Amino acid sequence: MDHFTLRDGVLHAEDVSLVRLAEAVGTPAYVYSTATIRRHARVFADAVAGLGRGAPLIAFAVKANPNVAVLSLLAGLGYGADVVSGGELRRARRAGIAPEKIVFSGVGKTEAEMAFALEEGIGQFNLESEEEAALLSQVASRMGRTAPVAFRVNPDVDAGTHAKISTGRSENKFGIPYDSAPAAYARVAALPGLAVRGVAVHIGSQLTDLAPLERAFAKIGALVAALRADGHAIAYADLGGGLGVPYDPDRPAPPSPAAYGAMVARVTQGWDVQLLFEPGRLIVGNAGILLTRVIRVKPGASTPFVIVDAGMNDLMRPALYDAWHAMRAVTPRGDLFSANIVGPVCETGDTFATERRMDRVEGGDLVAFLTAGAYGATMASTYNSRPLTPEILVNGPEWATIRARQTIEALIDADIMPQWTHP
Ligand SMILES: Cc1ncc(COP(=O)(O)O)c(C=O)c1O
Ligand SMILES: N[C@@H](CCCC[NH3+])C(=O)O
Repeated sequence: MDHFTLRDGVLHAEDVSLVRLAEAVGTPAYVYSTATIRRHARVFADAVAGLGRGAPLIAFAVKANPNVAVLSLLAGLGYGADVVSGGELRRARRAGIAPEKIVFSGVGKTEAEMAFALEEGIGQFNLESEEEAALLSQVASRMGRTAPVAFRVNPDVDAGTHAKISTGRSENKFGIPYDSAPAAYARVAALPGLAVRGVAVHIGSQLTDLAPLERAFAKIGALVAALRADGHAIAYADLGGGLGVPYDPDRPAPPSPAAYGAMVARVTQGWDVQLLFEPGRLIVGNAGILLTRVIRVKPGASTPFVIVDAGMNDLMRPALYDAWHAMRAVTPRGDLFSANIVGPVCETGDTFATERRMDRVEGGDLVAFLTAGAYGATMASTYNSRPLTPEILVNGPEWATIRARQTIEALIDADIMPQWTHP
């Protein structure tokens, strides 16, 4: 969080005072640091530079932060995109990401999404079932196109992360079973309109240990060799994303990108493929905060409630995964207290932290939830008729609104009173 620092007693995003920003744009608001995004993108690129055949393709996992301004920033640094819907593909293209740098993942690609991605000429479809391969073959043949494909293989490795974001166990919906991969490749290679070019794997998110990744990659290495022996031209291996970021300063930090790069170098030695990576959280997680204001502090049975103007609809991670987000007062008063930090939404799950030792705050104070740049704004909803939160990008002394505050009028106007059609 080195671009979010206390200066003269006020938390700043780069050179911009968060007090001034809150006055200008109101709260709650997501605030991102350009410098942090750039730095993380470079650190990851440096960590994997030189690995594999040719330069690796780093396809940012758009789901982590799909704001077009953020994607444009990454496009300028040479990043591609990992998309999981036609909507994300449109965002990546709008941000100027070249189609050949786009990978399409996800278990539920529809026929329309496949046709759109083929029209755009994306670099790779990561197929997650033979059923999907059959449909893509039909769509591509009909359009007179050839779809470059890889199978996402499920290595049945426990990523050791939260069950709701683990993707590489056999019971998870993702990928094709490892043991049946050679037979699946053989069948798919015979289908028209598909060009088999690689393998893909992604075992989960917020991984704090490299060992499961290394086990998964080793299995993929063995599969690459087996597929080549079967005559497939495997030229690409997509190693997914998943490297965790530090949320809680009191917990051991996840492995560094450099340690991850060294592990990948070791395990992929001799594969002779171009490598693809799909980092999301690592690039943007610590580049964003959620700026919110304390509405009031309410006494509790034993612990006071700090009620802030951001709710679970703005930042879902604590309610969904019991995720831990550090919280800081924007203008710390210098002492601490213990509190439950909650939002205004009418659910007990609208709780950001319980029994949290935190900066003492009072009604009207500004606070920031840290590490909110990934899976924050993008997972927001309008539950309780709370308009979507604006997003602000800071760049040195400057800032820009990159998503305007939604008005309640716009939210209501999106509803349509029925105009019944008669049979
Ligand atoms: C296919 C795929 N690639 C990449 C990612 C990005 O993961 P992370 O943000 O943990 O790097 C995800 C999310 O878990 C994913 O499902
Ligand atoms: N949304 C999750 C991560 C899921 C990653 C997508 N496969 C989170 O906030 O941690």
